[in-house]
Amino acid sequence: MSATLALPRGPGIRFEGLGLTLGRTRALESVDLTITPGTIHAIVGPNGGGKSSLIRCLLGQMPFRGTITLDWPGAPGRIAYVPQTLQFDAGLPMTVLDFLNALDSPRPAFLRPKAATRARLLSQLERVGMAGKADRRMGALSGGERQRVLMAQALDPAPDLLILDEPMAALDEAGAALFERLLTDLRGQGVTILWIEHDLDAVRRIACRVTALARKVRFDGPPARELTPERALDLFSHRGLAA
Ligand SMILES: Nc1ncnc2c1ncn2[C@@H]1O[C@H](COP(=O)(O)OP(=O)(O)OP(=O)(O)O)[C@@H](O)[C@H]1O
Repeated sequence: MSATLALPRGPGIRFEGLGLTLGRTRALESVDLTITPGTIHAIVGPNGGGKSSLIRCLLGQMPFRGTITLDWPGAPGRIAYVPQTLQFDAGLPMTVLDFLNALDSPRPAFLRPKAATRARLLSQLERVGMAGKADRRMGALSGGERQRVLMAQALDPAPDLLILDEPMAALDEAGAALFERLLTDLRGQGVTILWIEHDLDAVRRIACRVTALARKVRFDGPPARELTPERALDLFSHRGLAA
């Protein structure tokens, strides 16, 4: 991890008394959580533990109880989001470049990007190991390739707050290592990163703090202290969800 860190340009985030009921499921209950500006904060927990729900609340997509406060160091900056999955029909006539261009540009989708834009989008793809794949159809990409494209759209314009929902789930080893480097570099630039992850070794390697969520906060602190093998076993045994 980089020794010299820029001043945080991302916000701090406070979740206070967060509650969410979806149908008959209590997805979140009395969640109090603080994210420190300019840090990588990992959220771990069992399937159905409420991790994606927490992010949807933060993104304003769920009618939650409680409060969520973003403390920006100045004017609010750019929030980027990498979703868990995004499906594309195999026959959709949209290439990787079309996709990035449509997200990036105020110009109507499917118009060819200007040369300068195209060069920028190609360098975005290179950053995520997708050089040479700009003209592939989105629907023909592998899961890991699609994940890389979703990361590419989050990196440009440079985010101040980056929210990631299991970005590495479909990645091969080289891809996961690349994403870890990207996240570490962004943290070095003062970006706040909220990162849902199932790979506890990856969390131990690069997260500043980890919160275990199973409807409620089960533990919260530095990974080296909190992520003991016993605690991890307990968390994923689903006993947590029953409590
Ligand atoms: N729209 C919905 N309607 C009803 N229940 C829902 C809805 N969305 C999610 N849930 C339920 O809320 C709970 C929390 O789901 P959530 O997706 O937040 O979990 P998660 O921790 O992200 O799980 P995973 O690790 O599998 O991605 C689950 O029991 C899920 O079935």
